[in-house]
Amino acid sequence: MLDSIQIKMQLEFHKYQGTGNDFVMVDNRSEFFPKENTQLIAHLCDRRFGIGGDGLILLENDTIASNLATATDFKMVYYNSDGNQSSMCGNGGRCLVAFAKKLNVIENETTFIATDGLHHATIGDDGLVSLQMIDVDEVKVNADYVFLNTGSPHHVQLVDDLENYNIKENGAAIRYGDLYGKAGSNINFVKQIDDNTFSLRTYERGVEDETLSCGTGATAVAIAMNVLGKTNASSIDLNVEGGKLVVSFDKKDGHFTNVFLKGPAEFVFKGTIEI
Ligand SMILES: N[C@H](CCC[C@H](N)C(=O)O)C(=O)O
Repeated sequence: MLDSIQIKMQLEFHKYQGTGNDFVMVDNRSEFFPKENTQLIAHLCDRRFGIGGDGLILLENDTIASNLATATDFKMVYYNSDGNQSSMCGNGGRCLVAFAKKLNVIENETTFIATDGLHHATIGDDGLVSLQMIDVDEVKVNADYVFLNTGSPHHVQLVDDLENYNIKENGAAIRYGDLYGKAGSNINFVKQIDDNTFSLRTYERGVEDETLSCGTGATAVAIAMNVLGKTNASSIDLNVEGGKLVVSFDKKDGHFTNVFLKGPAEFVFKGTIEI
């Protein structure tokens, strides 16, 4: 009886980070990657046994509309470090734009498709990547927190002593608590710095820990703080543990459009790993 034959292959990957939110990037335009292998994706994101990352992102062709003029430059497929495919990743989207440029798929402007729809993005002369996020039409304001979806679900809560706040313990308690059921949510803790500046720390669903930055989280915090009247600015600076992001938007009758998330998206290293 033949034992099962393990066919190994060399996977080429690029490592990127956007304000400390880091990702394993794979050019999967040939569709070779075993996307259903949750265990492999979690292994690749493991910081000791694998490459390490908060998530893994596949760059694919936008084949759905490939025979139509509306085909976009590429498709984004996002996985959290737990190996499960998930909702939109703002920092990951920005890093994917930088990766697409390195692959000569785009120049300095692009439109791509992701799980939450179309995204336009530009790479500035300063190298910063500005990514358009989805419009936000519903912001749920509760007594001591705000909930909204900016491509991923976000709970936003002001705290006094952000520096010493136990993000993992307090974040996990809300994420796994009764409020968000099986789906859960990302949990953001916020402190106001000045009229248009906030600091935030995020417990990320699917990473199940604090990350150094969360792009959809920063976007959620900026909109939530405007809704709460903490700022009237429509361009807001967000200090995250891994750097600084800027979120801008238009607001009319409680609807947020032209929402942009801007910040660095940097290549760290490339390599191959046997899978
Ligand atoms: N962990 C998030 C997705 C990634 C969000 C974050 N990395 C970002 O930059 O937006 C979720 O499962 O909802």
